[in-house]
Amino acid sequence: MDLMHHSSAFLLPSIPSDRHLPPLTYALVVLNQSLPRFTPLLWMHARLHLCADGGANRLFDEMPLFFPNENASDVRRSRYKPEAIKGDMDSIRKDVLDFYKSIGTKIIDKSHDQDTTDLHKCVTYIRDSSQDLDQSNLCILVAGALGGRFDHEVGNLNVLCCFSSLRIVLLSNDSLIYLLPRTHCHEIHIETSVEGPHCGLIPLGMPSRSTTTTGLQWNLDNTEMNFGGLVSTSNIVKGEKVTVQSDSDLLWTISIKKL
Ligand SMILES: Nc1ncnc2c1ncn2[C@@H]1O[C@H](COP(=O)(O)OP(=O)(O)OP(=O)(O)O)[C@@H](O)[C@H]1O
Ligand SMILES: Cc1ncc(C[n+]2csc(CCO)c2C)c(N)n1
Repeated sequence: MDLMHHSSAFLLPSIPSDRHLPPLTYALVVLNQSLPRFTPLLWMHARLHLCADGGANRLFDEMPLFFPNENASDVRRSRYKPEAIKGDMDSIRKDVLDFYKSIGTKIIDKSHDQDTTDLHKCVTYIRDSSQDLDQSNLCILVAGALGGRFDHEVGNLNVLCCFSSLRIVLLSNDSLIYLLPRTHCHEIHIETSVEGPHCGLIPLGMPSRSTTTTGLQWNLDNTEMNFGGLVSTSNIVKGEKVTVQSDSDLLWTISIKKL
C-alpha cells in the first residue's frame, strides 16, 4: 500500500522543502466565520484564493484588522484580492460584492443550487481549475471551518468525505482536521512548534474494524473504533512522527498551539 505524507508546514512562515517529496500547491477557501489569526500566512502560501459566499464579508471586514497601521482599502485592493467568490450569494453584503466586482474578482453565483454547501461549491471550483496539476499535490486549506454552528461544521466534514481523494484541511484558531483515506498508509510529520500535543483519530460514517498507529501516547493495535464504543479522542502525540493504517477512512485532528 502506498505511503501518504502529511505536514502542517503551511502554519510556518516558510515551508521547508523536502528533497524526497514533491512540493504541494496550496489553495485557500475563506468561510463565513471569524478569520483565524494565521490567515495572512495561509494566504501567502496559497496560489489560489476563494471566498465562500459570506466569507467575502470576513475578508473585507477582518483582513485590515491584522494590519492596523496600514490603509484598509490598500490592504483589501492590493494584498488580499480573492480570485473568485462562489456560493449561493445569500450572505455576502451588497457593498462587499460591489467592491470585489469592481477590482476584478470573479463572481460565481450558484443560487440555483440549494443542495450543496458554499464550501462544496468552492472545492468543486478549485478541483476543476487545477486539472493541469497532479491533484495529489494540491492541498486546499479552509479557514474558519470549525467552531461555530454545528450543522455547518458537519457540512464541512462531509466535504472531506465527498472529496476523499483531495487533500483538504479544515482549520480554526484551535485545531485542524483532515481525512486519512483507507487507500494509503499515513505518515504525519508533527510541526511541534505550532501544533499538538492533543490529537484524535475518528471514524466517520461507519465503524472502522482495524486501525494501527505509532507515535501516540495511546496507540491502536489492530483496534476497532466506532461511535457507541471506542473513538480516539484526547490522545497525545509523543514525537515528530505519527503513523496510521486503517481499513476505513479516518479523521485526523490535532490542536494548534496558541502564540
Ligand atoms: N458558524 C459556522 N461554522 C462553520 N462553518 C461555517 C459557519 N458559518 C459559515 N460556515 C461556512 O462558510 C460557508 C459560507 O457561509 P455562509 O454564511 O455564506 O453560508 P450560508 O449557506 O449562507 O449559510 P446559512 O445556512 O446560514 O444560510 C458555509 O458553506 C460553511 O462552509
Ligand atoms: C435534505 C436537505 N437538507 C437541507 C438542505 C438545505 N441546504 C443544504 S446545502 C444548502 C445551501 C447552503 O448554501 C441548503 C439550503 C437540502 N437542500 N436538502
